[in-house]
Amino acid sequence: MTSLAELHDVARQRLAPEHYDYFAGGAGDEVALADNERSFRRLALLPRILPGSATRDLAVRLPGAEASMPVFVSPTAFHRLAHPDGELATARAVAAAGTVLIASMAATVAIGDMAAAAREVDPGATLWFQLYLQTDREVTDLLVRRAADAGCSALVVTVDSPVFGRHERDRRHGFTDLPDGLFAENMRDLPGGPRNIEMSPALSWADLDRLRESTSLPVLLKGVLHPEDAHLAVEHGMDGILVSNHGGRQLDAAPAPVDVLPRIVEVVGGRVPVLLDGGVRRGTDVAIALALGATAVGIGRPVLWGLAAAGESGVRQVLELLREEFDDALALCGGRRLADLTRDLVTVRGPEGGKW
Ligand SMILES: Cc1cc2nc3c(=O)[nH]c(=O)nc-3n(C[C@H](O)[C@H](O)[C@H](O)COP(=O)(O)O)c2cc1C
Ligand SMILES: CCCCCCC(=O)C(=O)O
Repeated sequence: MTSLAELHDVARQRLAPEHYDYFAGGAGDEVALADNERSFRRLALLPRILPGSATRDLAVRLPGAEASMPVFVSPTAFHRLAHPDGELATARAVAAAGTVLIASMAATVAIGDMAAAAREVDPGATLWFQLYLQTDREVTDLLVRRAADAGCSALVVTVDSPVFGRHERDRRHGFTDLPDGLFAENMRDLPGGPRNIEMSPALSWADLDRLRESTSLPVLLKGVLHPEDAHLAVEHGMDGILVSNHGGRQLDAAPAPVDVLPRIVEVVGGRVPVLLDGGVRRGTDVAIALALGATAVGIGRPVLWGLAAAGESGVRQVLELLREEFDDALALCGGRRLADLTRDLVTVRGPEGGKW
């Protein structure tokens, strides 16, 4: 495979149509979904020349993690729909790549088993746990304890889902539940049971404050798009912000994360790391996001395509392709280290070559 797009094609052929559409789809007319990739294509990199170094350093420090490159795996649900090994394969592949896996609360493998699989590959493997805060605080506390017991080094609270997005592809297929035998394993034995992950508009900053006080783990907020919310996140003691529109699966009128990134970076002012996901498909996308101030970027669907195409080896290919492409992009921009990717390198495509 020479690109993530090729792995996507293979996955499309392998997956049952209703499962492919669950992974690929977005909300409503899928405007946000399409814009996530298109927005990267609207931007260009203005390269510098003669870097004076034969090698490059891609490593990055993140909350509770040292990653080998500024690309991590964003949380996606139900990996056993893509491959029988599910999240076990993903965890092994991400550990081999030396980067961070954000395990979904809606995983089809329990967090403890994912962590064990990752640590067989690399005893120092880093997992973060993604959490939808539950209105039953006991359930949230139990989930946090399970994540901590599994050795997760940060919590990522998803805040863009007060209600579940309107996924019209799923409605057309009548895809409303997991097939028999598959469960959201992190919810097993919890009140409400494995099929019951709650999304609630009743949650507020006070619930986040309570979580903040209840754990010593770093807490990051996922799904921030408004600069004022980024400001509030820092004020409420968050350890990082993940700029995301949930891969275009929640508010279809939401902007592409890369379009709002510069303003959020400005408001945060370096106090905590700003991460981004949505539409990252090439090493040049990684370089653009970093030049606009992101500390690292996440990928969602490409990992599912790698998993469906070739299990653990497919996910490894996805991560290694992005590593190679990003390393090339950094070299071609005249950079030696991540800090060489500065905002002046990003222009808007077109004859005017406008600066951001
Ligand atoms: C099939 C699928 C399932 C997802 N499940 C979750 C989830 O359980 N929790 C979460 O916070 N985000 C979830 N997301 C959103 C991703 O974490 C991420 O924001 C998005 O996929 C990034 O966009 P990309 O797919 O273009 O890389 C999911 C996305 C997809 C495509
Ligand atoms: C009720 C199950 C919720 C699973 C959440 C998965 C998700 O976030 C998605 O975008 O799909």
